[in-house]
Amino acid sequence: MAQLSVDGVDFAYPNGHAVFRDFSLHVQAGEFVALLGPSGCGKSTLLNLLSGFQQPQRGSVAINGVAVTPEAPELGYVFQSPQLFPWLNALDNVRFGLRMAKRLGAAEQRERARHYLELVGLGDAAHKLPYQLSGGMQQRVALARTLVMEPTLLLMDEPFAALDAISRSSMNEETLRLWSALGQTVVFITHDIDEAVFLADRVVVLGGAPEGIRSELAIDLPRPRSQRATRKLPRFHQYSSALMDCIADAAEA
Ligand SMILES: Nc1ncnc2c1ncn2[C@@H]1O[C@H](COP(=O)(O)OP(=O)(O)OP(=O)(O)O)[C@@H](O)[C@H]1O
Repeated sequence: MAQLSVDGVDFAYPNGHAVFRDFSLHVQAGEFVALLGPSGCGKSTLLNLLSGFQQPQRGSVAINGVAVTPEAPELGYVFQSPQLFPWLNALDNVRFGLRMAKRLGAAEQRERARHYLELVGLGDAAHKLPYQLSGGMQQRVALARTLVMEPTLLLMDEPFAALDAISRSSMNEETLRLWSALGQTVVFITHDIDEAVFLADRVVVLGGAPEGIRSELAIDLPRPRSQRATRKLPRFHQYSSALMDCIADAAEA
């Protein structure tokens, strides 16, 4: 299990543009946190800090008390674009990271890759090439490729933003199903307020840089959640509209 601590971080780009000043964020082990905020508030910069790709000028970022580096075995990334290798079938795409890390023997790598492909519902597509898969299926392969490395902290940067509404909605349910089965800590960036409310235990709203956290909202909706049942709850709409107001204020400020 991974606990994430960001303490007193200052970060500015080399041109002097300050994105964070004295920024702190703590994510409990197993917690699902969604990050929302107006364009340019620093969501991607924060993800780069959380993954150790960028270093703060002051303060610290740590997983379970250890300073983060991009190679930290706890970390797994899922991006908007699946970025699969077009010449590898689904199974070999999922297996790729295990091969590169020289983890396990070939037969065990295949077995584990198959297990995660099945977990994302693509057991029957193991031998298909990426071009034979829909956008949603490609994103499932990308998810399996990340999960196969068994990360305990998942950083997800608008992973379903490019999908159509129906695929996106089913990927959201899929994400929660996998999260409750595997128990990772998740930081999920999105522009979609309803998606944030549906998924998260807590939604963190960032204000315009370098304001940092403008507001936080604990999402007290029952789990397991389903699109059909959860979105009908009056509290779901109360959370969404509170967040909508908060983001509109942040964008105006
Ligand atoms: N390499 C860079 N040098 C200088 N400024 C940068 C650099 N990268 C990003 N910025 C600026 O830092 C701020 C935060 O950028 P970031 O991409 O983290 O925002 P974001 O919230 O992810 O935006 P969006 O929602 O549009 O993707 C923005 O004002 C951006 O213009």
